[in-house]
Amino acid sequence: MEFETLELKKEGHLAWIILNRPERLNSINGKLLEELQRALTELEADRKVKVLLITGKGKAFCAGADITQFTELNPTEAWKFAKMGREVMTRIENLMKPVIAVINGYALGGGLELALACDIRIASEEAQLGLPEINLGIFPGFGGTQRLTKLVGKGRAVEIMMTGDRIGAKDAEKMGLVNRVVPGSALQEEATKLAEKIAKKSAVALALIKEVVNRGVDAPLQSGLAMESIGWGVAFSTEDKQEGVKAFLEKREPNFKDR
Ligand SMILES: CC(C)(COP(=O)(O)OP(=O)(O)OC[C@H]1O[C@@H](n2cnc3c(N)ncnc32)[C@H](O)[C@@H]1OP(=O)(O)O)[C@@H](O)C(=O)NCCC(=O)NCCSC(=O)CCO
Repeated sequence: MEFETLELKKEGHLAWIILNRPERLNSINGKLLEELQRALTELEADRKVKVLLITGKGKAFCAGADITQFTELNPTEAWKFAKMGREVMTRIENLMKPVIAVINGYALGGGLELALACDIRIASEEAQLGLPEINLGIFPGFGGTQRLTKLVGKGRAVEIMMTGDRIGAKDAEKMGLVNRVVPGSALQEEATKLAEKIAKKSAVALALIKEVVNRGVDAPLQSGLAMESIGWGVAFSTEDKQEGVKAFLEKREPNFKDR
């Protein structure tokens, strides 16, 4: 499948989406959103792909929405663009496979919102994160107001949104905004190692973790706990559960078949 604004690479059980507009710091225009949708449709259907990694080409992960488009958008078109952005981020969040944001540089505005829609964030020491939309007289429109608040708490989130300040990777790690920080030269290798470790697990159990955690975050505790019990029952219906338990009892590594 041909793409203009991103690259889609598959390596064994891993797939990489590499945002590919380095001259514009991988900023997000309508074409990129449309191509992300197409790439996600392909990856969803590919049973061999167990973990998706998203990164950017050049010095940025993604510098947010393409600001050069903003002069042309009337309010209705702006609403439509934000809706398209929201739908892509939500689709990544709901993808039935783990998604890792590999933050190689700037992750600003819609770029940070993209990273927030991923399950795990790993950043290079040089990465800078933030929601600078306030400096444009607007505010985050691809889910940042909600997802950042849930991840780091209201006090920290509103400060980030209201100042528009950029946060270094180490500070982002301290507040739980990224899972871990590694030297830039080791980023790809570390992200691959993490993805390969996860790819060895049962795809069904991984999808169940995503579903129960994501639905539970929005639900009252007792409802989340009930979803967990039901999902646990579903996990017991799989061949992978038979294999996992058998492998433990036979003191060997499990060989999951993702069913
Ligand atoms: C990311 C910054 C801090 C990088 O600064 P610097 O390293 O100095 O690089 P620049 O010369 O500024 O950038 C190179 C080139 O890319 C263009 N560009 C950068 N960001 C964008 C963008 N978001 N949209 C369009 N184009 C962008 C920049 O204009 C340069 O192009 P030239 O033709 O060479 O001039 C810095 O670039 C920065 O602050 N960017 C804006 C970040 C931002 O405000 N993001 C929020 C966007 S709104 C949004 O995301 C809505 C969704 O919630």
